[in-house]
Amino acid sequence: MIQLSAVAKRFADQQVIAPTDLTIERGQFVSLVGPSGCGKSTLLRLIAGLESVSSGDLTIDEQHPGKTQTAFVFQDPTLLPWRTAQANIRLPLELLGLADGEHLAKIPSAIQLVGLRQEDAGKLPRMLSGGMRMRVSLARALVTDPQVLLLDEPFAALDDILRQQLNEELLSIWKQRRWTGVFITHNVAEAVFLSQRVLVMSARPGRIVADVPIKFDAPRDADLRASAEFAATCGAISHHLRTGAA
Ligand SMILES: Nc1ncnc2c1ncn2[C@@H]1O[C@H](COP(=O)(O)OP(=O)(O)OP(=O)(O)O)[C@@H](O)[C@H]1O
Repeated sequence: MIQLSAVAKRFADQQVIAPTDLTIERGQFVSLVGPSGCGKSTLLRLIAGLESVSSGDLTIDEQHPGKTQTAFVFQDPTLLPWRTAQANIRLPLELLGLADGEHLAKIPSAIQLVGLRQEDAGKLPRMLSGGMRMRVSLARALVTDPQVLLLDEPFAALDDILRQQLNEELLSIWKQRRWTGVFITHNVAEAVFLSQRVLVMSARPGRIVADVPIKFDAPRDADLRASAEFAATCGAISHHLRTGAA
């Protein structure tokens, strides 16, 4: 469980996040939407333990961030260009000192989980398409079996059809692995499709102005995206975004 109690963040004299209370249950998939510069990435970096809170208290399973196995996926796949896809996926295990037989055996299942073909796993990043590079980035995050997966606009640079396909695959991976997910996006439909909850942030200093439960049952597929209920939910969140950004 990720718990924020009156968490605030400032950089020098700039208040970026206003005091915020938030609880994300273990295994829940939550999306964060809000105007540009409102502090979404900063909030994710606080949860990852990459930045420290200015005031308030933030814990993951009652421990300080950084103690929990957390993985990050960015919009830029940030792969090492001289390593093959498979060697990139292996990297976090090496960094954690877990490059032993038991842990290395997780690499093929991570590759399969994200839909990469074994022959592509042997290629260098420059030989892969943008979508395949993002799959490698996801596999690299998943190979450590994270309890918390933080995703910062991972699909923003991809075309719409590929983005929808990766949304469906990400949801299927989440159903299998059930990490706690926090996903940043500017795309309301993507947030609604993926999440059990959408949090809407206000303009800076960011605070949560709406917490919208998303109750669509499985399967979440193309039919759901075309439904009136889906459109109505997206409309309600867009309304919160417009009024919260004002
Ligand atoms: N390390 C830092 N030092 C100083 N200011 C920072 C730092 N990191 C972020 N900021 C500032 O905090 C504010 C919020 O940035 P953040 O990246 O969290 O916003 P965001 O909501 O993710 O934006 P976007 O949607 O455009 O990606 C911005 O004004 C940014 O310049």
